[in-house]
Amino acid sequence: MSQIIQLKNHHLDGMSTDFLYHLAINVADTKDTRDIQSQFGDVRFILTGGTSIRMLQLAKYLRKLFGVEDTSDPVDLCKKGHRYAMYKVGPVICVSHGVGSSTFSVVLHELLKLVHYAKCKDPVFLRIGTCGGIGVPPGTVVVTKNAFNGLLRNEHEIAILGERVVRPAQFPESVIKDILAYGARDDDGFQIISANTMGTDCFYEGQGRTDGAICEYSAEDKMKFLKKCHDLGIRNIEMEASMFASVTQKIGVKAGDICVTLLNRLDGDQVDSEKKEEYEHRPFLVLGRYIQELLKK
Ligand SMILES: O=P(O)(O)O[C@H]1O[C@H](CO)[C@@H](O)[C@H]1O
Ligand SMILES: O=c1cc[nH]c(=O)[nH]1
Repeated sequence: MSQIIQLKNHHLDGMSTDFLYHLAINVADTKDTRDIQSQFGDVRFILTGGTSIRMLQLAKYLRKLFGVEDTSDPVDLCKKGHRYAMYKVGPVICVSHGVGSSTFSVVLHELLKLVHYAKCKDPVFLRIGTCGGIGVPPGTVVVTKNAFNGLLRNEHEIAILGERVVRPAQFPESVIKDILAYGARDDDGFQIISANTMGTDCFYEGQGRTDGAICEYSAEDKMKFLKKCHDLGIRNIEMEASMFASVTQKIGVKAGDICVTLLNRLDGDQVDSEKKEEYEHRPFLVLGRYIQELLKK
């Protein structure tokens, strides 16, 4: 049976209107959301990623894949909010989330409320990102199993009302299995693996880089840290996985994190942007196939 997501906030029951501020979407009547349903009720996949240009390219890619004959540029539905970009292609929305958990969590709360008000059936939230690899060749696509935070714990930690709140951070196995089964192809010319991911709050010191503005550890300390990550089954480092896994797990909505490695961190810290565009396109192929397969069901 199809499920509409249930939010975990009883205070919302007492609100007659709800302005999704950063998305610039107004829910004028929370008890009668027919207008929101007519705009977003068909959404099955919420695709997110750091940059607005990647999300625009993804929307254009999906248009082609779905055979949509529209040559105009996709419209940014959140333009008025001046924060995030959102493009809709049939049952898919592509939404940018910025760098790191703090900007992503803001838009994630609002997207969860949006699909709730729109009564979307069985929505799947996916992040299509870039990352640093650990011991895998650049250009590898990693589908996250367990999400670790920067303290090397498989959990997400957040300060709420001045207290430290810790929540689990795992992605559903069924989503990982389907992404690998439908999305991977032997002849793509790149590797796709499922592994643990570390989501840090800092790109530089948090990821053990020695090329930030501050660094108080040695190159040996850094390598020791990366090897420790590797021993925990962590094969990639990005900045959202633990928050994303924990929020979606708490709500009980399906989610997955699919990232392409831009470099192997065992070989260095600097990101060489030469192949970035080619690499960024790889998760599009994987996701496109996964979505097409699920839409057949
Ligand atoms: O490419 P995106 O999706 O932004 O993801 C990665 O890139 C950013 C850092 O450069 C972080 O947000 C990290 O998670
Ligand atoms: O090393 C990297 C590359 C991309 N994004 C990250 O967070 N880290």
